[in-house]
Amino acid sequence: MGRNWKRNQKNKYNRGGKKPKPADPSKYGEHKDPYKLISGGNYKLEAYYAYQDIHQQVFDSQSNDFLECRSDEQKEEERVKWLESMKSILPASFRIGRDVDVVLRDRLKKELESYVGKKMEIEVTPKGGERRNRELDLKSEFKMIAPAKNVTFIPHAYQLNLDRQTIRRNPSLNPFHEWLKVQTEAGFITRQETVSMIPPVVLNPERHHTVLDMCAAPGSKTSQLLEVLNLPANPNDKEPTGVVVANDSDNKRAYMLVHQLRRINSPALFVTNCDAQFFPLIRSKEHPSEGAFDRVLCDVPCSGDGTSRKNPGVWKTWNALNAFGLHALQLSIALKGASLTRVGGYVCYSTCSMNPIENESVVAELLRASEGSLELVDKRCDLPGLIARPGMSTWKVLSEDKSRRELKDKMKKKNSKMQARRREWEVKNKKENEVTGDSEQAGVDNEDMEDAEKVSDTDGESRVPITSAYKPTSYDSVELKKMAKMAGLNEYTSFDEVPIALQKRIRKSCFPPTDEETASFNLKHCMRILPQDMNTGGFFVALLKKVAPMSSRARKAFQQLENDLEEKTELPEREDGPKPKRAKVEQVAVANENDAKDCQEVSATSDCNQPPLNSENRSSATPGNVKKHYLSDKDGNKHPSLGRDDFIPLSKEIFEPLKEYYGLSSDSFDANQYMGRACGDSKVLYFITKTIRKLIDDGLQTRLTVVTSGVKGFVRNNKECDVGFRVSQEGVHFVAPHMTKRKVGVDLEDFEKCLQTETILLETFSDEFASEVRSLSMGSFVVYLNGFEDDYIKKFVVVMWRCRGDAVNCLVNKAELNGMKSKVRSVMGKA
Ligand SMILES: C[S@@+](CC[C@H](N)C(=O)[O-])C[C@H]1O[C@@H](n2cnc3c(N)ncnc32)[C@H](O)[C@@H]1O
Repeated sequence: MGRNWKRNQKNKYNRGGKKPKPADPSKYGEHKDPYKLISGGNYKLEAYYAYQDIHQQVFDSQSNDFLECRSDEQKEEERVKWLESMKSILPASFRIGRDVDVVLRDRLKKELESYVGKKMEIEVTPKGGERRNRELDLKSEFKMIAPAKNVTFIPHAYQLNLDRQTIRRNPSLNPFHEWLKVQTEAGFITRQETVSMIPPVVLNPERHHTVLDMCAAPGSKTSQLLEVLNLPANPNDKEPTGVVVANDSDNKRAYMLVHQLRRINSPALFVTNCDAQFFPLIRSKEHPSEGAFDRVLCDVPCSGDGTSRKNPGVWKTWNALNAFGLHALQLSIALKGASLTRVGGYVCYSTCSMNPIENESVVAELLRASEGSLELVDKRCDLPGLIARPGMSTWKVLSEDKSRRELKDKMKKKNSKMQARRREWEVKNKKENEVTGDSEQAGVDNEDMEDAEKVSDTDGESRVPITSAYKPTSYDSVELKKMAKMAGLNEYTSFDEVPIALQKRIRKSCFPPTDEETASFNLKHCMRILPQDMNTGGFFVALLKKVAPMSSRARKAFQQLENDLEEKTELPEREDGPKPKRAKVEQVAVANENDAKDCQEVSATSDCNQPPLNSENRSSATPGNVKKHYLSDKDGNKHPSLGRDDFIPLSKEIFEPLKEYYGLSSDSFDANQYMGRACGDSKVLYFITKTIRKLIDDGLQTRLTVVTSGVKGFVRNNKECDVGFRVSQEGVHFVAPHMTKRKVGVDLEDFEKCLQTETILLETFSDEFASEVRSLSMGSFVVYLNGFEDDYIKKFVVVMWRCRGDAVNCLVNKAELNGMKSKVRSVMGKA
């Protein structure tokens, strides 16, 4: 009762029951101003990176290469550039989908050009609200904004010179913001950080490939991969052939991913929910000891210190110990990713951290354990215009004076207020983000809390003033070490120096390679992107090719490491972002696949930190020896729909009436590509690619939780009709080519008339179309634009409903209708 009373009082005040105290401008000291999170810097972080020598190189635009700095002044200049960039707000970026029709894409590019293609002047009001600005006497300023830039190394990507919040709030940018929203909703545009677009481009999947995205949520990289796989390999192809398995251990984020990817409408999507390090081995036919995936992406959880430009909490919470906990988790995910890759395939490892403990040391250990089966690949020449520093071949292992517990307590205390503000902000922005589809680091982004006075632009006109105290007196390593020590950072030069009590955390693999290893590893092929180089976030990417099957010694080394890490992995701390966590697991025994309907919980052994199934017994599970784990979220809530229902084949009784009603061709229609969910009555018949069907038949579902797969082909009718299911708009492009009944081809005029949310009278259409529809019984039917019947990329097919009276309804949602109208205008050359 007490809690409710308090809540009511709080709500009362929120509703205006009590007038809030006016803000005291004198209290807006440097550290008290909630909008000045990034003005102060972080001595420890800066000392750490200066001692890691990240300011030693300078980009030389003439040779297009990085050169060693010649003097301390040059190093200091580099450091200041880095710091200024780290503290300025990140410019927004987006890309037009690879699977968007060429004509439409050109039109979108022209429209973009008209909005932000020229230098423009905008009025910028300081962030933080009118009241605060009045009290602090902060005035609006006029700013010159440079034109949007084409990102040369990412197909159809653009980097703006405006941050997201300015785009959202500045009245003069309203038309552009609206345009961005509509195109995003229609699925033509994805708003994503520039550097985050690199890993899928580097992986370069082909259309028929089997791809695994191990840590996929919220799905911006998955969408890039799917877009490539969505394209037909041959002009006559009626559907994609490959698969993207998108996995994430956090079920809420896995759902977010499903939501984000729905707009791509791809039957090649397979979403799973398990700890990536326990992902079951899917064996290749040629080399049964190796994995079968053509491409694997390990975009692992990390400290995110490269994201300070949109997540300024990093400045407050950063500590050197976090990286060690993350290193173990990252390494175990990377090891699993490498095992799952086929010989000749590629695995990409990426983080949004600049820390070598999370980056090069993980890659070095992978190379060490693989004994020549993996090789680093340099992709720079395939990415024109990319400015990426070489990977480090040596680094320092720096730990903290304070214990992890002490750091954690301090951090918690410092951040409780920030967390409260953040939650408030998240609730407020959730809806908007959903609409804009701005998925990158969703839930982590913190723009509203960023510095109130600055807006980013590439000309660097408005950087946050640097007020942090760290400034090396010289770049001599003794001096840098001394300053790092002053920040509480201790260096261990070898593993033997690490106290036994800390050896669980600071692993041997954290240390740099020997000279001999350095010569063979080629760590320079890794790509380090620092924020100042291209006005982006900080990022790390490494591409490895599996050049040969692993030797039995290497396999043993991998297994040993996996077991070792499983025991030792500590969950990392991250106060300002989603905490990577182990999934809670419940074991459910299922007699066999056919009995899945009667699935019955047998035990509920849920221990958050100790998954009961280890990598060994998970991967050895077979359809006859089914062990299934269900996940619940961190609060212990079970999600009844999440993964409880396996995908199962559909009975003849379901398909026979559909075949008859829609005239599904027995020559081309493959009922095996449709599946329902096991328990209860199937409300949806999902359409999947043949490759996914094979994964299911091979028993993958018995080894992990499947969140969803493919697209909805048919959905249960809730209106009166002769047949139980109507065609779903989500998958109509894959169903329509096989329909011989209830399908009408129309000209452009009639097609455009169909694109309405209201009921449409048949008399408004051409006589030909109206009479064809009048001959149909009540129920769903399909309308396609003549000439585009089989084109699943342009998607000029809509699901309609023949009503009881002389009318029809279009069963397409408003966002999709808008997209379709825009496409019609472009592709048909209409203004
Ligand atoms: C850097 S984010 C991935 C971003 C994503 N690739 C994208 O581009 O949208 C890391 C993700 O890893 C997930 N994660 C954390 N621990 C994991 C684990 N053990 N296995 C799989 N996913 C994990 C987190 O839930 C988070 O969604």
